[in-house]
Amino acid sequence: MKILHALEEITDGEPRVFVLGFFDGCHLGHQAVFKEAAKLAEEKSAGIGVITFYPHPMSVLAPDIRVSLLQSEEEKAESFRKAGMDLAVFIRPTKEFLSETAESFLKSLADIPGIKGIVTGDNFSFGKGASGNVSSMKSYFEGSDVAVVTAPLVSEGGKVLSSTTVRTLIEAGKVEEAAKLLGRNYTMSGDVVHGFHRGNDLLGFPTANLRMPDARVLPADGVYATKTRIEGKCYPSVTNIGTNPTFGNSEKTIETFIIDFDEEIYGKSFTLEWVKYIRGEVKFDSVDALKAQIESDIETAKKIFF
Ligand SMILES: Cc1cc2nc3c(=O)[nH]c(=O)nc-3n(C[C@H](O)[C@H](O)[C@H](O)COP(=O)(O)O)c2cc1C
Ligand SMILES: Nc1ncnc2c1ncn2[C@@H]1O[C@H](COP(=O)(O)OP(=O)(O)OP(=O)(O)O)[C@@H](O)[C@H]1O
Repeated sequence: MKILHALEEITDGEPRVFVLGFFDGCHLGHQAVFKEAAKLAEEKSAGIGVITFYPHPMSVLAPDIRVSLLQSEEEKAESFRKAGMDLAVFIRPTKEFLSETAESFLKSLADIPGIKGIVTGDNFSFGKGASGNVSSMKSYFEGSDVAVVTAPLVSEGGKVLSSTTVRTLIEAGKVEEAAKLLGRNYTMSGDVVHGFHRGNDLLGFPTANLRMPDARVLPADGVYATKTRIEGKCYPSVTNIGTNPTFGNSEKTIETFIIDFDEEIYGKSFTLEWVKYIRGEVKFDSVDALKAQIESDIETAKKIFF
């Protein structure tokens, strides 16, 4: 899949239909848009491309607001690749770009060499003040050979599924419910970094500390059954996210005990899948009490996996 950063960089003239949106998380609603695009692409004998942004436009419009996301740019690109796309345009939003009128954005789309269609969800809006919508887009392209198709909105429990809903569930520790809406477990990737070395030396449970990812949605503090993917293999594991109140750390960490695993992995990169919340983080009176609880957490995780 080719990656570009501005609409003007699309010059190959390949016939393509484009999906439009931010697509944070590539949840089931977004996947419905991808499926609709695959159908239209087949009818038009065209490829599929995506026009999206990175970073989130809100971080440009209101730099003081911290925007936490469900996927890094690389993870999102991987989801697009899996959906069969051959081009992803990650526009780098600027204040000027975001203040463009809806009409001017439509003109930029019409000017893309080879464009055969546009697919969005029914609730897609665009342009300054989000003044453009699906019906203004349909009117603009009427009579041209660019088809505008919308995917019906996917709902869950009577509510339209959105990235915002998934973020809220994860922040509340409800990673299982989030997984149902994402169609996969919530994941995070990064390197194994050094912690305080208490895990192995003091507790007898070595933990792989994940480098704290930048601008990502974090599950609520607590202990979770997780899966750890490292060098092509997947292991059951148990993860603590929080400040280790027993030791009074000042910074939040994400540390994982991988079950039945004994390898040196400092500096290696791994992917964590958040499967199920087990319990909240507790301040224990003694190291022995914490050790006993970690043993019990491992047994709970084993019951979930085996
Ligand atoms: C499964 C699991 C559960 C944990 N639960 C708690 C907890 O409830 N309270 C706490 O203070 N620390 C908890 N910890 C974190 C330990 O305090 C931590 O592993 C230890 O301080 C080692 O940290 P280090 O990797 O920085 O050396 C837990 C760790 C694991 C692996
Ligand atoms: N539930 C859904 N069903 C079908 N299409 C959707 C759904 N949610 C979003 N889309 C479409 O997917 C594209 C990306 O939308 P967007 O990134 O705004 O998603 P969102 O989940 O609504 O995010 P947020 O919660 O941040 O507003 C748009 O074309 C949008 O219309």
